[in-house]
Amino acid sequence: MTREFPFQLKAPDLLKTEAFVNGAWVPASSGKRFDVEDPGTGETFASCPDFDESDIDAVVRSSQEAFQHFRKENPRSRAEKLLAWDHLIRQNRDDLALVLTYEAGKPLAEAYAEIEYALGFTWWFAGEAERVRGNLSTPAAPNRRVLVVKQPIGVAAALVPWNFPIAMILRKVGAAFAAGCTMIAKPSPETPLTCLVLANLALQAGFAQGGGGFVQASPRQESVFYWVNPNWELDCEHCAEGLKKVTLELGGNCPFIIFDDCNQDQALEALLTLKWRHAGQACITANRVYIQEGIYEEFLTKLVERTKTIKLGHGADPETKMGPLTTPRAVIKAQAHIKDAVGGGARVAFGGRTGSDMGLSGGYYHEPTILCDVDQSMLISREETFAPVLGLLRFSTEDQVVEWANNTSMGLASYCFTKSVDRTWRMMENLEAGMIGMNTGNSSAAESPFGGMKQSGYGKESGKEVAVEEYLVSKTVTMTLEDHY
Ligand SMILES: O=CCCC(=O)O
Repeated sequence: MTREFPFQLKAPDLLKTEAFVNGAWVPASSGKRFDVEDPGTGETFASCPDFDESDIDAVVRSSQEAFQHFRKENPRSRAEKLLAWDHLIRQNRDDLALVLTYEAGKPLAEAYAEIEYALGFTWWFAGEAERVRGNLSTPAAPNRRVLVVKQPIGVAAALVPWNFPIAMILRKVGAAFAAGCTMIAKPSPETPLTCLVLANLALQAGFAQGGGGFVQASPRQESVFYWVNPNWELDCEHCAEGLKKVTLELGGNCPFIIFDDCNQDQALEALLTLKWRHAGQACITANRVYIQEGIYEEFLTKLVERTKTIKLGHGADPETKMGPLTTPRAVIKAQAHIKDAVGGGARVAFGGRTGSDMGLSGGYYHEPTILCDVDQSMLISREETFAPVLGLLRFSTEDQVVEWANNTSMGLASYCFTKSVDRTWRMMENLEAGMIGMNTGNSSAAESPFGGMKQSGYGKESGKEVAVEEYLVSKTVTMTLEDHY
């Protein structure tokens, strides 16, 4: 269906609204489509093909065919294509940012920041493509040499979240392409459009058949992607059954710990940037802020003063500092966490209102909200809020705060602010999290491993050590030589 977008692209042909299979733009075989909403107005502005099980075989088959060529491609050629893709994304970043703002709701400045972050992955993995290495050793048995050869694992599949739809696709696809795998990427139904722009640019960058498939499905159909095709089993249980390699990047409930010997301005700036980024919709955002009792009131006052200046509005309005939440269910969850905390004795130090309470018509807005006198029993301390709501807790000792910070099934990121070197080391070793920010908020970067422990996932994305390794298999080759040693 042709529809007028509420925005004007510099390159109107960039955004196709069909799925991308075998290098072509195709509808769902059922002809069904699902709607894409602008979270800033709640209005539908596009639609996408609603793939179901009858569409999947063709995607898997063509990605397997493409893989047979791609696995033999020279690493330098893969690196050049990743760089060409990087270049095209840079060239088209204004359009990409606009599409991102309309589908995810984030302010334009944040959309540009996400693209910049995401380009780190194309750049980084272009370099990594040529650095895939096996090894050679001399074993105890005489006259032998052992080679470990690394090869791409096959067609990979990525289920991509809606909060950073560009960065999260490039973090996965970049590593897969560097390894020589093709990939089927399925974006979240809330944000299917930026993925299609990336697919279009991948084709232009020279990836044959686009390097895999980029397919869409509504929430109703999404689950079929987890189990329908024996070659493409995705959830953890099915991956275990089929012995498929899997990497999971899941939720967080991240503690942000502020000791009284910290630089308060540094802690404040880091918290503001981390917490209000995409209205709190980041897995590594701070959910619970532990402030040592001596500086609690002073820090709270500063935090409220700065938060008051945040202007809420549509992401495309250049004045906007915080956009809407991407989904209406996020507003409901934010309100539930506030209600639970207030019911348990917490106080709203700032905010608390939804967009409709504030007279904003349409969209899924929520005021940035600071709750003080929160305790460990409240929902906001126990669950990921994924909204612009922050819980502040008072602590007295290091032992107490470490126990509270770790008292969760999650272990994605933890943050700690102190100027004591000894404490820095203790906190680094005692906090249970896959990523630790020391006097730093968001530390995500293409060159650093990203991933959690406990129920926040397993495996790592990005960085040097393991990211490409997740897409490789090892072969051990033992050779007997004559008249050797
Ligand atoms: O929400 C998860 C990803 C956020 C990030 O990569 O910084």
